[in-house]
Amino acid sequence: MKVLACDGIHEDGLALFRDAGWEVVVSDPIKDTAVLAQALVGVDAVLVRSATKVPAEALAEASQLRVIGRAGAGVDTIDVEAATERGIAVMNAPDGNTLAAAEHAISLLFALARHIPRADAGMKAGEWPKAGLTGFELEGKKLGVIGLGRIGGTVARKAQGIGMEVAAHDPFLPASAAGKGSVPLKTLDELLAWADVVTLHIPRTKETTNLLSETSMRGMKKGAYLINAARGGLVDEAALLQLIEEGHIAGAALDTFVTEPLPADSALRANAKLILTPHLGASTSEAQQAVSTILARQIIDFVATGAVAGCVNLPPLTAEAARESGPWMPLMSSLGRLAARLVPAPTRLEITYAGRTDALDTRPLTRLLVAALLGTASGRVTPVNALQEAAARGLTVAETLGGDGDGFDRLLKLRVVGEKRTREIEATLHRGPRVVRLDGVEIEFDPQAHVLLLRNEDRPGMIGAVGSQLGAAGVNIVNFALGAAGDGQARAAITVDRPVNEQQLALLRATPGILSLAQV
Ligand SMILES: NC(=O)C1=CN([C@@H]2O[C@H](COP(=O)(O)OP(=O)(O)OC[C@H]3O[C@@H](n4cnc5c(N)ncnc54)[C@H](O)[C@@H]3O)[C@@H](O)[C@H]2O)C=CC1
Ligand SMILES: O=C(O)CCC(=O)C(=O)O
Repeated sequence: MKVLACDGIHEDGLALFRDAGWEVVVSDPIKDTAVLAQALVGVDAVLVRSATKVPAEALAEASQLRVIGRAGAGVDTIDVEAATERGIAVMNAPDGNTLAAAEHAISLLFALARHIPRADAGMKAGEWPKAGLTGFELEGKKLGVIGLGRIGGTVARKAQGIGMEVAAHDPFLPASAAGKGSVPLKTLDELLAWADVVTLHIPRTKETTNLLSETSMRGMKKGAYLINAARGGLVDEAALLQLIEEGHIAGAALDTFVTEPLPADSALRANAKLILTPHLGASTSEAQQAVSTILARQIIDFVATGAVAGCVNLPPLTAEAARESGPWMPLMSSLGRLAARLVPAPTRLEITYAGRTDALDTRPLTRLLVAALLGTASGRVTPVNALQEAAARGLTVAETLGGDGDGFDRLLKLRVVGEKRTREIEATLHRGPRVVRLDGVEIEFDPQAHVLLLRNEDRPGMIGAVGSQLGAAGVNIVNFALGAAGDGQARAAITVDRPVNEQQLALLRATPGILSLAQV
């Protein structure tokens, strides 16, 4: 396994990769997409902060890439949709830098209130710049928090600690959280008209881009301040400058910008009422150590065990649930391949998880099955893009939970419908992974092994005929399972110790009494 670590990822996370046997390649930020595309060839995971952007074009040749890891919170610099289409997991570590980002916002709050940067710059320039730098006290002032998530919630708590009155706007808070606690919620317009200082803590998405447009900022209280330590592009920078020049907004502190690094000639740099920091929100040693180790653990576990944490394009799977589902995973993949062999162009897949289903998270299992079923035909299909691919290829996937396990603790039943035929497979993990029934006929085999599936006339001598053909070809029979279909025909699943070549298969097919034969 090979991980490419761009953008100065903290060494502690890289050490975890090395300890787990990964090769670690460290790189400066890669800003040229074509160079990044080349660097991603032969790489299993890539780690980035905000400097290395990962657009769709960078993924074009990355056939081995399984995970894009964002050592931080915001994934707006990664084309998540393109990654999902290509079956690549995108992970982040938002809990690691919450405190750092919140403390930076609070630092900017104090810096704005007391003109710290201007005072410092004047002092360094040999002045005594006391006049004109009278500030205001924060206690009793109103702080409007846009986005009451991890960082916004922490900022709210800290601001209350210094005596500020805090309210928030967050239309997506879970019902369980909304209205609870001591931070009242307001509409955006209400919050902007109410607050002395507005601070942003939301991700940048299509919906939030330019949330603070000229119109909405005109709705802010005259003389109010603005802090954006969340993302460039949430605030219309030109409109902000204009409103500061008009005196409608008294000042602002920006840590994040539409273009990063901020161009040397940006008009923002020339405005004395703006405090600017170079995207420093997460730049504490504690936060960098935390995001790199959290991310490393997530990626190593994901690749090694299938456990999913901190993934923005796969449902989470706890270690406990992974333990429960884990033993099923290899079976799901081989059943998917078996189903693809039996029904080459399926239009409908019905999956029944029968028997005991408590503590079984079926989502990763279904995704694995569908990925193997579709991936056999073409393209790169992984659990990440399996359901999208199914929809795109016209395969309906229906899942049922519960029902009779037919004496098994857990029994998986598959019905694979194609245009010409429908096949049914039942499998279990009981006494090892195995198929226990094929098209209603009791027949046992391990779908992870090399198996010849046979339909033959139900008459004496068939086992001997097939056995001697295989023996003559030097193929060893590991197991020979037979089941009578009750229609004058029999089914056999012959487990062999190696794949049987085409010539040998043709000879077998030509054996009198053999009606069909497939190697899976
Ligand atoms: N300056 C820096 O170095 C850092 C910046 N960030 C930025 O901060 C953002 C927030 O991070 P977290 O708090 O960890 O995320 P989070 O997901 O915990 O919280 C985001 C909150 O914003 C809310 N939200 C989404 N759209 C909204 C809208 N239109 N109006 C109001 N609320 C909305 C969500 O409901 C959620 O509660 C990140 O997405 C990232 O862009 C994060 C870390 C460091
Ligand atoms: O890695 C960084 O310095 C920026 C962190 C950030 O913006 C984020 O986590 O969203």
